[in-house]
Amino acid sequence: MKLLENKVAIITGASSGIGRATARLFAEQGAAVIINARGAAALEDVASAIRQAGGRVHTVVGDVGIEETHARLTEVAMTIFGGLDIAVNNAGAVGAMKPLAEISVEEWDHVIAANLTSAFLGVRSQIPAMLKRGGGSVVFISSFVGTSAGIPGMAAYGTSKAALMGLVKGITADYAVKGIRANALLPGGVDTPMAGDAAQKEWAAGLHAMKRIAEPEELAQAALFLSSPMSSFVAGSALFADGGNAAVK
Ligand SMILES: NC(=O)c1ccc[n+]([C@@H]2O[C@H](COP(=O)([O-])OP(=O)(O)OC[C@H]3O[C@@H](n4cnc5c(N)ncnc54)[C@H](OP(=O)(O)O)[C@@H]3O)[C@@H](O)[C@H]2O)c1
Repeated sequence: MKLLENKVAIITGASSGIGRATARLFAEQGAAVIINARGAAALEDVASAIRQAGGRVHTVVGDVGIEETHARLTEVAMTIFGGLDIAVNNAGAVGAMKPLAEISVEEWDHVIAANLTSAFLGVRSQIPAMLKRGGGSVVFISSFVGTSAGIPGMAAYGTSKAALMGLVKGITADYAVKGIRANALLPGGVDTPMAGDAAQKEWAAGLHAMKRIAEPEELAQAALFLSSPMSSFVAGSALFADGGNAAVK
């Protein structure tokens, strides 16, 4: 049985890493996927691979920090695929790695816009569409950095990722009764370009009890759980997929 048969899913930041793995897995599991990133070429490569595997996919190129990108994503869901059931708000940015007092206002605003305001703009567009179908599932890709004891140089990033839990709780309070489930997925280090060079990946691996970082596909599986009927009573939650992160627990 395919877990997402007849479902329609938006996945932002889907030309690389966790978003790409999620788009592929969701399409394999029967969903029509609307995928997004700023760069068109890499996004089209992902779409081609999904089509070749028999999946249904549409691309929307645009920055998730801009409201219009989300309007276009939702419009494609509604007009081409007939509605919206799932949104994985995944796109994000680490920003400049600096001690807090050295972060400029512009650098702060950039990280908050990329990770937090983008998620707010996403759900503002996604929730009304989901309500027309009688509910849906929203997943935010947060980070273990949002709840850990603090990682040097990552104050803005950690703050933005921690704040996503506020969105999860707020959406749950407002819309769970109407069938919308909102949850956050908190990855530990994941083997993607965002995780940095080999030395940075080794450092991240050392933070986790498993002493390794994840493959993007392992996060896609967790996102699938949160997006599918398998998690029908899971709402307002944080799911850690962090290999047992010693800095958190
Ligand atoms: N990798 C890790 O260790 C790790 C750990 C914890 C949490 N996370 C979180 O997981 C999420 C995905 O990260 P990843 O590691 O998979 O990163 P990645 O491999 O670098 O991929 C990032 C994706 O997001 C897109 N993107 C970036 N900024 C965007 C924007 N403003 N608008 C639209 N698309 C944008 C990128 O394409 P374009 O550049 O073409 O737009 C790309 O498709 C992020 O929210 C990140 O904070 C990652």
